[in-house]
Amino acid sequence: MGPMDLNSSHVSPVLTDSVPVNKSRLGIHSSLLTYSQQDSSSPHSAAPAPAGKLPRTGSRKSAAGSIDDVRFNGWLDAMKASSPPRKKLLKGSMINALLPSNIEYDNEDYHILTVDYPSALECFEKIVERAKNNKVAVFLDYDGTLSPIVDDPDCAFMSEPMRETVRSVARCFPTAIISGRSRDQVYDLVKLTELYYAGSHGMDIIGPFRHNMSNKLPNCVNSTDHQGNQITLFQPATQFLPIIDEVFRTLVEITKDISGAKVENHKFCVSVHYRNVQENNWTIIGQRVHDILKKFPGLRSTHGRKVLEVRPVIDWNKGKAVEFLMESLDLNDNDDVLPIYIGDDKTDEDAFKILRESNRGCGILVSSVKKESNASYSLRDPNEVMEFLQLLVRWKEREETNHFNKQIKVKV
Ligand SMILES: O=P(O)(O)OC[C@H]1O[C@H](O[C@H]2O[C@H](CO)[C@@H](O)[C@H](O)[C@H]2O)[C@H](O)[C@@H](O)[C@@H]1O
Repeated sequence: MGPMDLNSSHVSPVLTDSVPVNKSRLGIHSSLLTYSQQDSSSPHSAAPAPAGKLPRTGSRKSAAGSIDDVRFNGWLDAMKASSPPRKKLLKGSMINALLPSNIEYDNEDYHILTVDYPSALECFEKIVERAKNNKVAVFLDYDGTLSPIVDDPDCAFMSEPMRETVRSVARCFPTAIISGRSRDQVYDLVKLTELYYAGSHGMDIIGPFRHNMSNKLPNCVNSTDHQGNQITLFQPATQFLPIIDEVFRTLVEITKDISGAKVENHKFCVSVHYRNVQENNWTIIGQRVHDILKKFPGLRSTHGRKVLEVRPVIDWNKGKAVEFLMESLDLNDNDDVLPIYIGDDKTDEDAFKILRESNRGCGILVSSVKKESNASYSLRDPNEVMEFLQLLVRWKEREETNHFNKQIKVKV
């Protein structure tokens, strides 16, 4: 895999937003649409209610007469369940060197998780046994996987040892990071040219050049990056850019009176953070996002770790991004290759599911507490992710040395 310079300020600017407009609705190939697109051209902004009160737009009954309140339709429960409770993160006695400010884990909770999702460290040999001819492809989530979860999303830095580990992994195996952040932002945090990046939950991918990809998928263009490497750019939601911009501005406006709320524009999706919002205001933030989305029928919301993610309603997710990258890496028809996906979030479940359903590959959930997952194994935290990745590198080196020694013996 040739090194690539993926920061779009270095990649030809033509690449970023130049995907040809397809004639289907919203320019999205109809095979990617999962819903009946309504007119989303004139969204109105909802007047924010003062913090502490529900906005008027958040009526409890919708026109259809169903309860339309985040407290009753499951949003609030999902918002509450979206990250381990803070007190749990703070108890125990083991200080994890990689994590900031003495964040510690409860061993008993992790032990319960390993009943269903055994430790990938303990099962390492079993996992790599499935990689014939030592072929592996590595897919990594960023937040909570390569960097610890911190209060300020702008400070979710990766440690230097982790960066060096990911660099070594990318030198041994095709490696990609698939993040909910924008591609540029995750590149700026990772700063490695040896791997591939998919931002906006896989809706913005730069993969290796493969000449027939644009025939297989619309919204896929072949080009060259700043360093002259041929690449494939895939952005299946380009036509949503104006709506995403509009919803971003609206969300900033309607959350500005909620202390601690933070809205991030990730180009093809928007994150509304409530980690630093007082819990008694979560209903308000959830209700406002919920109400706004009624005015943007082309968008939907998913829950991440103390974050609501607003994104286009297209049939594309991190799982599809894994399939796309496997295809562009020319690994899809190669049963020898073991794809390994490591992630901590609900959005990573789409990738775990793809691997589970295809009966191929290995999903590893990063969690210190019990969760339902489509993954097969678990790692407790980014520290263990680093340990696992280092084992992979050492295994590859060992296997190559063995192979080399065998060849020498045969020649002698
Ligand atoms: O797919 P990912 O790479 O895991 O990105 C998912 C979201 O990650 C970031 O938010 C999360 O991490 C923050 C920093 O640790 C934390 O403060 C926040 O509560 C988490 O939800 C990122 O800021 C989001 O935009 C991503 O969607």
